[in-house]
Formats: sequence, C-alpha cells, structure tokens
Amino acid sequence: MTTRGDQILDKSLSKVGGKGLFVKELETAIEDGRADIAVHSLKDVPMDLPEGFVLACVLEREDPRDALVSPRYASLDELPQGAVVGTSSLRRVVLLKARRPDVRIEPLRGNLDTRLRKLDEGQYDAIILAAAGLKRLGLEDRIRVAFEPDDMLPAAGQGALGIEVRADREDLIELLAPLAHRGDWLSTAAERAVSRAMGGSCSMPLAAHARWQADGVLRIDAAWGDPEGNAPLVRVHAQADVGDFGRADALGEHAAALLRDAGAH
Ligand SMILES: NCc1[nH]cc(CCC(=O)O)c1CC(=O)O
Repeated sequence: MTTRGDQILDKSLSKVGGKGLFVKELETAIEDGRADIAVHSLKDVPMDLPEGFVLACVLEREDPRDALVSPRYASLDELPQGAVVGTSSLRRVVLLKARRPDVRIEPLRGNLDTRLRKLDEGQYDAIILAAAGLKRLGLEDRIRVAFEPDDMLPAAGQGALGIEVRADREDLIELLAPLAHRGDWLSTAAERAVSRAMGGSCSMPLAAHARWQADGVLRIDAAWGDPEGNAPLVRVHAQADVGDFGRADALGEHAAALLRDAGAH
C-alpha cells in the first residue's frame, strides 16, 4: 500500500499529521479488513497504539545507527567549515550541532531515492540517513561512515520492524510469535518508554538507544536537545537487569527522569 505519508513528501510531515500518518492508514486498512497485519519501522510507530491494536512482535533489529552519505567527504571531521548537511530530523539537527556547530543544516525530505538524488545533484555536501533504511533497499554502498551511537545517538526503535495486528487476532499473534526477537523487543521497549515518558513525538529532539552489555545488563543512553538551540545538549545513561517488559519500561522511565533532572523538558 502507498500511504498519504508516502505521497506528501515535500511538505513537513509534522504539518500533515506527523509520522503517525503512515501508521494510521495501515491501521484503517486492518480495520476495514483490507489487511491482516501491518509491518512498520518501529521508529515511526507512536508510543501508544490506538485502542484495539497491539504490536504482535518486534523483529531482530537491523543496524540501528545513523549514517553519513556524501560523494566527497568520508566523515564528519572531513567536512569543511560551513559545509551544507541535509536532514529534517530535529534529533539529528541537535546532535549534529553539538558535534559540528559550524556546518549549515538544510531541510531534506522525500523518500530515500529523492534524498539521494538531491545529494547527487549537489544541493548538499552530505546528508544523514538511517543505515537500516539504506541497507534494506540495497544501498549500503552509499554509506560513508556509520556513526557510533556515542557520536550520534539513534532514535527510539531505529532499525527495528514491528508488526501490528488487531488485539483480538490471537490466531495471528500466535502465528507471528516465532518472528519475535526477545532481546531487541525488550531493548526497543525501553527506548520507547523514554519517548513515552517525555511525551515524545517525531517533533521532539529526543534520542534513546539501549544496548545489551556483556554481563546481560541493559544499558540505555538518552539525549535531548533544545530545538531553539539555546540550551546545551542533555545526555544521560542508566542500566538495569531487564528480564521482562515491566522492567524495560521502568528503565526507560528512569532515563526520562534523569533527562528531566538534567534540564530536558
Ligand atoms: N524518518 C523516517 C524513517 N523511518 C524509518 C526509517 C528507516 C530506518 C528504520 O527502519 O529505523 C526512516 C528513514 C531515515 O530515518 O533515514
């Protein structure tokens, strides 16, 4: 299905209803019986699903990192003073400004092919995209460097797919269960709990990324930036033994509380 979100690519998505738009249209298709399941990029799925819908599972996560794409420059440090970098993600804007306050950030919209074309036409010196999206479309060779999470912290759920069904479709939930990746489901649940606790939407410059440590402990990093750029970037981390979804949520909520204590709002 092509959704309205796919069609309205040159306007700011937040003006037409946000990324939830992609999700909502597929939910309508499920309600109308035109679809049984909806496969979403978890990053685009609102924190709270509408009444009657559930995530049947979260699949094993693809690369969660952001990537620098540029015909000329192989890393952020190689970008010349005042280079033009394309991104429309508030999260990427605040994280990039913290790393390279001198670059000029310009809006970048459209589907992946459109974005890459605008780069190739010379409208930007570099653009930032999710590594997962490029890899899924076979465009991995466009990645010059994937940022380590400490350089550019990913969005909650980035790189993971979630499958949504009607809550009463126990038959489907059972059929889909083998696709679940429990570790990635728990870690993305913790990330999504940060966004939920912060009242996050795609218009909030918020990053949350959880990683399993060697000792089986889940570590979460979260960052918040002032959209106006007047306050310094706030960054926190926390870790916990996370054996179930209740504890994943608690870890995310704790990270959100730390963010707020440090000045995020
Ligand atoms: N912002 C839109 C969006 N939603 C999901 C992906 C692909 C990566 C993923 O599945 O997490 C993208 C593109 C991007 O951020 O570059």
